[in-house]
Amino acid sequence: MKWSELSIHTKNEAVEAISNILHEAGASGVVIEDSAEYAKPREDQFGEIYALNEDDFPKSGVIVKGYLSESSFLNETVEEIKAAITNLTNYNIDIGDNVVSIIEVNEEDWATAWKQYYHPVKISERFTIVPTWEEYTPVSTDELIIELDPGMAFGTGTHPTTVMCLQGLEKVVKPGDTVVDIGTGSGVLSIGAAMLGAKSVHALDLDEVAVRSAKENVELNKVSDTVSVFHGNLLDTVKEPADVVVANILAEIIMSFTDDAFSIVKPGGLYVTSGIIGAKRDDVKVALENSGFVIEEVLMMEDWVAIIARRPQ
Ligand SMILES: C[S@@+](CC[C@H](N)C(=O)[O-])C[C@H]1O[C@@H](n2cnc3c(N)ncnc32)[C@H](O)[C@@H]1O
Repeated sequence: MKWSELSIHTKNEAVEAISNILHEAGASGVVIEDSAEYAKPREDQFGEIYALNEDDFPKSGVIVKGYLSESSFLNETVEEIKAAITNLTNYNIDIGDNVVSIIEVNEEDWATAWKQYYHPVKISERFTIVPTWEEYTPVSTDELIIELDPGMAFGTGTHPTTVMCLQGLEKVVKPGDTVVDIGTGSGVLSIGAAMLGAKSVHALDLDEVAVRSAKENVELNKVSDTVSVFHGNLLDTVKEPADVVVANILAEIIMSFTDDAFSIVKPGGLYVTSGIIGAKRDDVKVALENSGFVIEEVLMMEDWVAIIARRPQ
C-alpha cells in the first residue's frame, strides 16, 4: 500500500499541536525529528543507550511527519491540515518556517520508521523507560522500569515535559496516594505513579487512540489493579478529589481550567503540570495562583517548564 508522507518543518512549541492536527486529519502515525534531540549532550552515568544518526535529524527546529493513506480526498485533507496549522498562530503558538512538503512512501518505510529514534533511557533517579522491543538489564535494584509501546499516542516518555512530570511525581507521590492523570497519552505518567506506590490512578484522555494505547501499556506494566483509563474531556470523568493531580497538556489548556483543577486536588495535595513552553511560564504561574494554588517548584528542561503547585490546607 502507498502512503503520503507529509513533512512540516516547525518549532518545538508547535509539535504537539501539529501532531494532534495530523491525527485528527486521519494520519496513521506521526514521527518527530527534533534537531535538539541529536545535539543534546548525553550523559553516561545513567547507562543511557543511544545510537543516533545525524542524517535522521533536521539542522534546526523540528520536522513533524504524518502518514496519510492515499485517497481521493488527499488534496483537501492536506489543505485542511495547512489551514489548521496556520491557525495555531492565533493561539500565540510559534509555528516557525512552517515549510510543508509531501512525498509518496511504501507502507514498510514508515510503519517502523520512528522506532529507530527510541531506545531505553534513564530519565530520573529511579525511572528508566524501555521500549517494548528492546532488551534492557537494570543497572540498580531500586530502578523502576516503565515498558512502553507508544504506538500512535503521544508519550514515548522521553519528551522534556514528560521527563519533568515523572521527576515531579517521583518527588511528590507517596505510597497510598490517589492520583489523577489528565491527558494520559501512552499512560506513562499513570504507570509511573502506580510504580511509586499510588493506591489508585484515574487516567483520562480525549483521544480514543491514546486511551487504547494507555490501556495496553497499563496491562504491559502490570499495574491494571491500580490504574483505570477513561475516555473524557479534562475533568468530566473525575468524581473524587485526589492527593496528586498531573496534567501534561499545552499551557493554553492548563490555564483554561485552573479553577476546576484546584477543586479536584485535596487540601494539602499537589498539582504537577507541564506542556508549558518557557515563554508562557509566568502566565501559567499567575493563573495557578489566581485559582488559589501556591507554587512550590518550577522545573525547566530545554525550552519547557513544569510547575509543582500545592493546594493549601
Ligand atoms: C503532551 S501529551 C502528554 C501525554 C503523557 N501524559 C505524557 O506526559 O507523555 C497531551 C495529551 O493530552 C491529551 N489531551 C489534549 N486535550 C485534552 C482534553 N481536553 N482532555 C483530555 N485529554 C486531552 C492529548 O490527547 C494527549 O494525549
